[in-house]
Amino acid sequence: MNIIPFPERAQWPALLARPVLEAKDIEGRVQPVLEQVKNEGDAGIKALALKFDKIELTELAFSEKDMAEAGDKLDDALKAAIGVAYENIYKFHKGQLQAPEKVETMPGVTCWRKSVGIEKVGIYIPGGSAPLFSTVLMLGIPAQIAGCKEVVLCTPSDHPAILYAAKLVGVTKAFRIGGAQAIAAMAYGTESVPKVYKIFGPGNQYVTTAKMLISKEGVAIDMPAGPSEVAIFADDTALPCFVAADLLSQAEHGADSQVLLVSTSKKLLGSVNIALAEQLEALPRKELAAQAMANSKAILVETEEEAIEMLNQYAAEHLILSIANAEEVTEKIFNAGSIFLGNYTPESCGDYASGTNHTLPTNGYARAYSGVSVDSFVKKITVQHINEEGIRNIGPTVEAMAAAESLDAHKNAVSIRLKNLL
Ligand SMILES: NC(=O)c1ccc[n+]([C@@H]2O[C@H](COP(=O)([O-])OP(=O)(O)OC[C@H]3O[C@@H](n4cnc5c(N)ncnc54)[C@H](O)[C@@H]3O)[C@@H](O)[C@H]2O)c1
Ligand SMILES: N[C@H](CO)Cc1c[nH]c[nH+]1
Ligand SMILES: [Zn+2]
Repeated sequence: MNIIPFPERAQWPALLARPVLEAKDIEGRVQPVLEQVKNEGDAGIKALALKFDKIELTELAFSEKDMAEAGDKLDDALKAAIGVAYENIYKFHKGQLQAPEKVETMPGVTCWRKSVGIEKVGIYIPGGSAPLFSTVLMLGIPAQIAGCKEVVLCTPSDHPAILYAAKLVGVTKAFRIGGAQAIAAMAYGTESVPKVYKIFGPGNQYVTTAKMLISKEGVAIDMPAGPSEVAIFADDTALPCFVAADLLSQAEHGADSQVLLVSTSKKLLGSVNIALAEQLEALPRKELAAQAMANSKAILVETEEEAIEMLNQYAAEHLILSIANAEEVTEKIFNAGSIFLGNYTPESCGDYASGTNHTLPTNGYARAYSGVSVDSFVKKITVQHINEEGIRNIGPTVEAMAAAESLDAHKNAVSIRLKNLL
């Protein structure tokens, strides 16, 4: 990694910039894909699968039989691992479902919010360069807990673990469709793919841009969850080989992934570089990881405060704090998708099985967005009930405000009740 010593603050924005394609350029490539699916439906999807995925699809949907038999193609050890991950993710997400709390704002006036699962949701499971069946658990489990009635899955991969996990989380329909065309299919609906109300899931820059574009057309999305990234803040208590392994774990996702290492220790940065060279050589995906590493930076800073300021400015999808006072520093982090503390918390555990969700905002969106949770799959509907005592108490307030806004019909809706109290 290129070590950058003590950069001036003015250099930070350029240093921390992600290696993303120009928005205009990628939108120009994705918009025609969306239009083709909108205009041509299933036939358009098949043509795009041939063009981008080099596959000739006769059927878009996976059959009941495909889903039912997927488990037979997996070994027992993998099924057991998926079972453990399922339990942990379910446990962590179950606690997020809040029971409604009734609040009496004044005597006789009661308000509350009820959570309702979004009826029809679409989940995108990446499968271009690796079949991310773990993402099925990350999206399907909160959908299951939220009580979503229809869960449509699209993925470019036909890996049996994706179908096995889909059955486990109760996916209602699954399709072999990838890329921007999958997002368009779920947004507009086609002869075979049902139209949904909200689309979830990570993906490459085409998938993420498609989600952003369809969100302007009235279909909700979870968030921009594009190419993976990790930032690590490490001091001399960190083990260089652990730090290198964590950096490579996200670099191997793709050439457009980015990893960042920040430290106050020059010695640590040098040792991580040695470990990186050794570990990279042994990776089957070393070409992809090496391309991502070429975009990545190791930054030497003067103080812990400076490191924290830089990390908050970067707003990483994943932030690893491999430092002696990790918990204390966590309190000072206000921009990150998910934080991992200490030497024995590799980010991979969050990717697969510790319980937290791995669908997280990238490209600096962690400044304003949270990762996926049960909340993402529910709407909150407010409910209120006012009794006779309540209308007596609140009525004059509403009458006064409505009169001042010159909205007499609003005022009358209260006055007529006050005059007719039993
Ligand atoms: N942020 C998160 O929460 C998170 C989680 C998991 C994965 N990810 C990211 O998801 C991404 C997965 O990417 P992937 O590519 O492996 O799979 P993908 O499923 O996202 O994309 C593959 C699809 O892209 C389309 N495509 C490929 N080249 C194209 C082109 N030139 N023009 C138009 N469409 C094209 C194809 O149709 C293909 O099916 C990675 O970048 C990974 O880092 C992010
Ligand atoms: N690191 C990815 C989120 O950025 C999630 C993932 C799935 N499988 C492996 N990793
Ligand atoms: Zn990962």
